Amino acid sequence: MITIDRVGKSFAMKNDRFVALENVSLEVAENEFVTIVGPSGCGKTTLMNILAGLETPDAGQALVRGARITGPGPDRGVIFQQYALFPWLTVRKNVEFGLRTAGVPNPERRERAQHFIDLVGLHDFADALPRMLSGGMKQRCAIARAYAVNPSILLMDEPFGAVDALTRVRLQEQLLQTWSQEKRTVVFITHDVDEAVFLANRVVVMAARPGRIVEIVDVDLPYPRTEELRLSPDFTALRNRVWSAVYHQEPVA
Ligand SMILES: Nc1ncnc2c1ncn2[C@@H]1O[C@H](COP(=O)(O)OP(=O)(O)OP(=O)(O)O)[C@@H](O)[C@H]1O
Repeated sequence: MITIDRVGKSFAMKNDRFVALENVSLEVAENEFVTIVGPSGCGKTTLMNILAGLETPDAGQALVRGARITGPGPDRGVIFQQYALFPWLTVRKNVEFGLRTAGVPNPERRERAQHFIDLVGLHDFADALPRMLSGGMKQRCAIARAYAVNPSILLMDEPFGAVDALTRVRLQEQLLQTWSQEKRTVVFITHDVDEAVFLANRVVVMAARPGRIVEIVDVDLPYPRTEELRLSPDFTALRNRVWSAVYHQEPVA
């Protein structure tokens, strides 16, 4: 589905070049949920921007279903940490926005928006403005909006980074519930090791300088992922493995 093939990306610095990504290769299968975790500056966002078509790699290539990514496209929905909702539009209008741009006629637009508003549990707030919503609700609205245009891929960059710990756990559960009902291929970036393991089929661990993949951990735990599972020894073992891959990286001189 997604192929990242020996991708490299560097940025010009004063007298030098900074290697943000070096020789990164990864295959993501259809409807797979992959999380990417790693320390600050390891190139997670750069990789996401390449998949979103906002940056071009200067080595290798990134492909979706065999076609090289050359720019943003309706096959990929992007959800960032900042809520990126239009503050003057209601939840419903925000969710309908992409459908309107795509020329979806009104009755269908309304129906599709309502479906995803219900799916993320915002039915009672469909006509509220973003300022009336909590951070978690705003992010659920952003997820509904990304889903509404029916992309086959969701690219999520630290989407729950700005909410409190308890809301974050609820959002994780809710996202998995949405994903189990409407399967998509998901690439999800996070700093949070627990979050990475809880959500994923596979956790990709990256390291910095140069930005690269150091380990890929299969999360062989059943869905639905529950609170009980989060407290289980199997979960703890995987979490510890990912934690040491992230935090015990050899420092680079
Ligand atoms: N447009 C740019 N110009 C110059 N350097 C850049 C640019 N974009 C990213 N970088 C550098 O590339 C490195 C990787 O950045 P990136 O944002 O991809 O890392 P990250 O893993 O997402 O970090 P964080 O977790 O802190 O968001 C950083 O050191 C950053 O300073």
